[in-house]
This record gives sequence, C-alpha cells and structure tokens, in this order.
Amino acid sequence: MSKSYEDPNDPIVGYCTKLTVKQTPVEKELEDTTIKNHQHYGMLGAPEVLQFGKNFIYLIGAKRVLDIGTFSGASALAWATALPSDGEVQSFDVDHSALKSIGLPIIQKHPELEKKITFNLGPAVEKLDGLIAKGESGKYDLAFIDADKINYTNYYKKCMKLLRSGGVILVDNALWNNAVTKNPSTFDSSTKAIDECNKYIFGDESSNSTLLTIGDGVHVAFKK
Ligand SMILES: C[S@@+](CC[C@H](N)C(=O)[O-])C[C@H]1O[C@@H](n2cnc3c(N)ncnc32)[C@H](O)[C@@H]1O
Repeated sequence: MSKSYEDPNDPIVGYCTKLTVKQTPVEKELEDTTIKNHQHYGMLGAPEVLQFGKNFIYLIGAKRVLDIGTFSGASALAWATALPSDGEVQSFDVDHSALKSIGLPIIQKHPELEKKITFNLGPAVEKLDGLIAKGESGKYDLAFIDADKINYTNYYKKCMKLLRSGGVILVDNALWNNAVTKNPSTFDSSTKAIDECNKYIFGDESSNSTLLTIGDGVHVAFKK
C-alpha cells in the first residue's frame, strides 16, 4: 500500500481515497503547498490517514490530542479541524523550519484553528516526559505517532500513560513501505524499530489493536 498523494494512479488507493477523504480548503492548501515547496514532502501524513484520525476524534468525542511529529503541520491542522472549539492539540517536533515557512502562514489565517494548537519545539520523548511529570497522565484522548522511528516504542509507552481508558493511539508508517514484511536480516534501524513497536503493541495487555493497510500502514491501539 502507499500514500494517496505518492501513488495517485493506484486504482484501489484512488477509489478509497476519493470516496472517504473530506479535506477542508485549508487542509488542502497546506498539503498542496508542502508538496510544491518541500523536498521531503513525502513526510506529509497521508490524507486518508488524517481522515481516519479525524473520524476517531468525532467518534470518541476527543478533546485533547498528542501529535508526535509536526513537520509542516498537516496532522496538527487535521486534529484541530475535527476538535470542538475548546479542543487542544499538543504537537511536537525538533525542527520547526517546515512549520514556519509553510504551515504557520496558512494556519494563522484561521485563528479559530490556530488557537487549538500548541507547537512544542524539542525532542518529543522529553516533552512527553514533561507532561507525565506535570500530572497529565490519563488526560489525553488520542495520540498520533509520526516522528523518528527509533523512538516509536518509547512514544507508544508514554502516550499510553498519557491517554485515558478508551483512548486511541494511531502509529503511522507501521508498514514502512512494506519493509517490515521482508526478511528481518534486511532491516535497517528504522524498520527494526517499527517492527519492534508493532510487536510490543501486540504483546501489550493494556490495549487491543488493529494494523491497517491504509497509507503507509497505521497500527491503531485502543487503550483498555
Ligand atoms: C513524518 S514527519 C511528521 C509529519 C506530520 N505528522 C504530518 O502529518 O505531516 C516526522 C517529523 O518528526 C520530526 N522528528 C524527528 N525526530 C524527532 C524527535 N526526536 N522529536 C520530535 N520530533 C522529531 C521530524 O523533524 C519531522 O518533522
């Protein structure tokens, strides 16, 4: 499987995307501007995955969302779009260059969305530890994990602490261009880390999960 914007001619991906993804004009503008202006635009969250996350926000009545890996702001914007007016997104990244040059000028034209998002600069592991230390455990509804793959299991464990019972974690790139299905002797460090995270989630007694083949694979964990 692949992200719809990377492989627009795949008939199954195209059909599924066309009949499910409902981007607002501002979401579309941010996606298009990132694809046009950033050489690593392939880091963008797939719109079908962001739609899936938005659907969960509606379904579980989420108000507080953790967004691990901001890039140009597409996932943070998607969550802010789906959240109610008193909703909150905490988004984390070590690098705000794509956000500043591409995402922020677009998001700032929509103060009602911008006010819901806090963009935190710094390593997400430390930032999540900071939230746990502040007594925020159990107070978030949904988490989207989409930063450095090496820390995927760390992010999962920390997000599980921060989520309430009934909360949902979406782990993006869970198939990593299908590399995790290949012979383990071929794994690079990112593939190994993603495979370990998928296995850790499967063995975790505090959640149930489903690994979906949308986008680059999304492992969805439901906290008991
Ligand atoms: C795949 S992109 C995120 C895409 C974004 N979620 C979206 O939907 O468009 C991954 C991001 O993780 C960030 N990142 C890498 N290492 C990180 C770390 N240790 N802590 C926080 N962010 C990190 C990168 O700078 C990059 O912007």
